[in-house]
Amino acid sequence: MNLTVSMIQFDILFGSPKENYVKVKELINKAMKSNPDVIMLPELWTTGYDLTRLDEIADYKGETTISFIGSLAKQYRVTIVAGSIAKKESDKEIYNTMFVFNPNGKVVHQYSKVHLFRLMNEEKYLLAGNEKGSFAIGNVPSAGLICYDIRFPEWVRVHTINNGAKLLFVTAEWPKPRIDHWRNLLISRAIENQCYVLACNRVGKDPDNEFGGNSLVIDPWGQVLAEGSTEEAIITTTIDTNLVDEIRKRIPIFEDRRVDLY
Ligand SMILES: O=C(O)CCC(=O)C(=O)O
Repeated sequence: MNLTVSMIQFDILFGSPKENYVKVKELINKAMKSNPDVIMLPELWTTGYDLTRLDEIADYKGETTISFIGSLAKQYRVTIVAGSIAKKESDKEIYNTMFVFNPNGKVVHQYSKVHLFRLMNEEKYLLAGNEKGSFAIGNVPSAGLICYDIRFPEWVRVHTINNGAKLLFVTAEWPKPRIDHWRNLLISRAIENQCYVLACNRVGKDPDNEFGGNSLVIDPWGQVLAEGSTEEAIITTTIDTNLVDEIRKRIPIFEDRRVDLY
């Protein structure tokens, strides 16, 4: 099955959900000119890392995002992997949550980042999720991961071994100084899991960090099919999901695992 995916890597306005909604609407309109099947956004795209103000600016139960992105998905009949947003469940209960919308505009999946990133103080302002990132695009098993999650290969493996994920959607605000880690970790996750990795990272700066962009589409053989720069861009690529089965047949790593040893 061929799937055309557009990743929107943009500069998130710090702590300004209203302005970010306006910007994302324009960018989705622009992305639709390439007629993608799936659109993808970066991590915490409504607020950025304005963590100290999250109690005020996080989206209560994700309601605004659900109605806003849901109506765009329905209007354009497109799947939207809506990166992640700060979702407020109740006072002081805020999660970093990915929402996936089908082309009818319905939420088909929610996943809250399970590994909070202490280097950016996430654990002081956010709660960690406890659920898996598995969902399907049509009938293609997929999984969502959020930024720091990619440093945990055993977590990624849960989705490929137990749930058969063929596509890994990674949303991020990955800082520029460690962009080599981003690239190498993502290529490794693709090779060791023999799956596509579709990874969308923001660009620009906030008061504490500069972000590296470098959004990537990597095939199950580890080849980079498309790559962003440090500038705002819409990166559009068509992938063939059948390649996952071919590669998994060619080198049957899942069958060859020594489950008696580990
Ligand atoms: O692991 C890293 O180096 C970056 C992670 C990160 O920025 C995040 O999870 O927000």
